[in-house]
Amino acid sequence: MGQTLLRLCREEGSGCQAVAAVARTVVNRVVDGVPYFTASELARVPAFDVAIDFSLPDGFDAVLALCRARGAALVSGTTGLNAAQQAALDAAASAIPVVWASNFSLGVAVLHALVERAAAMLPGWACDIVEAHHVHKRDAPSGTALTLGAAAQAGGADPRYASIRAGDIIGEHLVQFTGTGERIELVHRASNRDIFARGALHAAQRLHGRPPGRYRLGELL
Ligand SMILES: NC(=O)C1=CN([C@@H]2O[C@H](COP(=O)(O)OP(=O)(O)OC[C@H]3O[C@@H](n4cnc5c(N)ncnc54)[C@H](OP(=O)(O)O)[C@@H]3O)[C@@H](O)[C@H]2O)C=CC1
Ligand SMILES: O=C(O)C1=N[C@H](C(=O)O)C[C@H](O)C1
Repeated sequence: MGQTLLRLCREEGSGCQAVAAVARTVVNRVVDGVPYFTASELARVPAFDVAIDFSLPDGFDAVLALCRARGAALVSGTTGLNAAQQAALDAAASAIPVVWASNFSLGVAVLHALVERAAAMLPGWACDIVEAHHVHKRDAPSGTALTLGAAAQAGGADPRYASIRAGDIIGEHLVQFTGTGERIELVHRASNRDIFARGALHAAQRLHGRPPGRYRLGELL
């Protein structure tokens, strides 16, 4: 995701300028004019308006602390965060603008609304969420499956989860409602990671300059 974000930032008319990149391991200090830093070097990161975080739960805390220290906004798409990390996001929102979303695609934002509505209209039906991702994905169920599950719960359903890790699948989420003699399937398939990065860049532009607070992606799209 980091490489995708940097490529999209370089596109003419992106409206964003990457001033630094952060990774666990830094081989080349500067790539395409962007300086790279490790988590232990964050104090040297130049001034920035918004940090966009797609890392792993063990990389998240340092980025959040950096944003608080600099008074900068944070857009995070890192999944698998624990309850303490979500609480830290809430606490940071008193000082800086933040948005966290399990999925930055427009289609999944719409799917959340459809799932809640379907769940509310289908009391007593079984709800199953099946997600499929590439073999490198560490967390399961995916962050998106869990937030779709929360939407189903908000509609009164009691979702069950199944995860598939295979090949280079970008990300697929099926929400299935099963009654007696009939079944509804709501499905989103991502075929390109650019959708997530474009959504995050868009959210960053909309978040910049806002007062401190925890924003929902729907408020920024
Ligand atoms: N919300 C959304 O729309 C989406 C969310 N995601 C989520 O984004 C996250 C990243 O996904 P993906 O890009 O596929 O994962 P990758 O493993 O390919 O990339 C993770 C990046 O984070 C860096 N990183 C990891 N740990 C640390 C650390 N402790 N300190 C500093 N840097 C660190 C890695 O550095 P290095 O390269 O040196 O290891 C790497 O650059 C996952 O949580 C995934 O679920 C993914 C796609 C869409
Ligand atoms: O790790 C991924 O790749 C993805 N992670 C997010 C998630 O956990 O839901 C979003 C997307 O499905 C891709």
